[in-house]
Amino acid sequence: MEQKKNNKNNGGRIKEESNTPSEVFASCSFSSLGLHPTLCDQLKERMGFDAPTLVQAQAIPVVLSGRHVLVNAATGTGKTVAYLAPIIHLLQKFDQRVQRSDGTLALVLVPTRELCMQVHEILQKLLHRFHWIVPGYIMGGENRSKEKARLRKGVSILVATPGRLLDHLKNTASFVHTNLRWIVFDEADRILELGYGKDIEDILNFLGTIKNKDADPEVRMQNLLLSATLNEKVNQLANISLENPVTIEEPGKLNSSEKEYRLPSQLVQRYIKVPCGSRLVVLLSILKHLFEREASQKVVVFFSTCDAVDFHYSLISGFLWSAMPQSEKEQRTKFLGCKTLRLHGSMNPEDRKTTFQTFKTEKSALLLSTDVSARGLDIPKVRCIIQYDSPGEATEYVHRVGRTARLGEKGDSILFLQPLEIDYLKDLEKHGVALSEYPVLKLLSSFPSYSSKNQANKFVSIEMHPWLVALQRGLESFISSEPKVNKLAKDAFSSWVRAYTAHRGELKQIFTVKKLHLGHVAKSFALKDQPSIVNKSIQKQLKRKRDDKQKIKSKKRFISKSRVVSSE
Ligand SMILES: Nc1ncnc2c1ncn2[C@@H]1O[C@H](COP(=O)(O)OP(=O)(O)OP(=O)(O)O)[C@@H](O)[C@H]1O
Repeated sequence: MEQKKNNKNNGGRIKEESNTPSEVFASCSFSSLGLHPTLCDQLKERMGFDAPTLVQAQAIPVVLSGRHVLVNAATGTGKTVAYLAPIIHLLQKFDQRVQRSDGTLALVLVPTRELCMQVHEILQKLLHRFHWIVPGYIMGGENRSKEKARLRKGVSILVATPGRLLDHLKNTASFVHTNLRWIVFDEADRILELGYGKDIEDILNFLGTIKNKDADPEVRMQNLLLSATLNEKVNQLANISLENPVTIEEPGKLNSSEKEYRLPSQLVQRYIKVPCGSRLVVLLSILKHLFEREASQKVVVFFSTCDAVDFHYSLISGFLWSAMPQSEKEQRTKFLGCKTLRLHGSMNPEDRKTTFQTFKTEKSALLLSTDVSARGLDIPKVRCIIQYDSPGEATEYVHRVGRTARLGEKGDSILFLQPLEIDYLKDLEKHGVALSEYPVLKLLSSFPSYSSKNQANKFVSIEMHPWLVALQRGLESFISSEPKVNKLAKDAFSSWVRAYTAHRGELKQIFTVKKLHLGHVAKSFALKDQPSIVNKSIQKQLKRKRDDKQKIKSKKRFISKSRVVSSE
């Protein structure tokens, strides 16, 4: 019922609970698309892919034809294989077998380290029986000299993050790229959003002309650009890097208002309206509910800053709780029993790698992350995405929720909004993304010791719910007794407020630091008192808020005084 309701809200279209295979997979085979039989065997035997996805069925023949391609399709629709498989096919077909001394023939540019490793892993599997085509990767944070050695030996298909690639283009003389034939921009919009625009320009300049219409078709460059979202910057990149491209979009799923934003149709999207001071306790309650309802599942929670990830990670790892508050003898246990992991850009590269691999292989786990996980990461069986801190741009929303409901599987997403941020829903609606409300009070009544009829009838708001009040008290006393976590809470508070001021454009009208009650923000970090704010610009904004209030007060005083005077 809930599902149907949500679907109705979803842009006015009624959708099925999950995609049927025919909405995800094409009715043809990989071999009918023209791929080499050995590659088709690899896809089936090593990867378990029986049939191509709709996007693969459209893209593979076009890539095989040598045309430049722009793919705009929803998250989790199999875009990676859509470009890797045909490139491998074309490489194995070279008259003269590819050799290491040929250097790099295909280059795949990706925005993050995690995506780099993920694409490389798929590449390794696909190349298993084409041992003469060598896969490799280079990315920020890795050992440069080891990378240099690998490039010197020769890497046929190279997966790279832009900054590190540019570094090697400038400094590694033995890096052969004169035979380059393919450049793939995977998650192109994210590459640009992360500020790699200039690097990309430099890379394209280093690698020579891209639009070489007159070149011999046998040696012509073929570039591919893939993204689940399109925007002005991506279009610009497409203009400079693609020549007369074929555009591939998922067929027949979305109306024109959703043209830019493509979401899996079976995804259940909800928002939860929570007053600022109750955010933390509601988050923990939802997590507890999710993992108790279904012990084996994976959930990702997105935060706006690294500090927030660290704080919530320490809190969840250390917080003990007794289910029966009345009984003092009751043994306290971990509030959340699930395995908890964290991932953000300030962690060292090795830890990031381990976390990513662990979360991939675990059957049940909770990942606390910044947007470093939002793009392109393919983690099997993620059931729910919680956006605890708002994503900002609608594009980011789309990518975050895209970590679930992949390839026709079920998935839920929950977006946290404070009452004063509720207009954000209108911003999402402009892009054809519509959410229904999460029944928070129903959820709270599922905590038995706090939902006796008498108690439940007494409270009127979320803030006063006995379960949440008790939980908040427990968290605050935990924080005040743990100096390390207390420090993390204070740091997280400050960086959260800083991040809140960083919203851009129209979103600044919705996420306004001036409207925040900082005491309530502190409460959402389980702090009893509000830490002082160091950042000058925030202080200025808050001072302005105080001044405005002061002005209003004195105006009122003046008016009431003059009324008294006039009535006298
Ligand atoms: N033909 C297929 N049959 C079965 N599974 C497939 C097929 N193609 C891809 N997959 C699987 O589907 C999942 C999503 O693929 P992939 O990561 O390439 O999607 P994507 O469109 O690039 O997503 P994103 O936009 O989030 O990067 C992966 O787990 C992949 O192994």
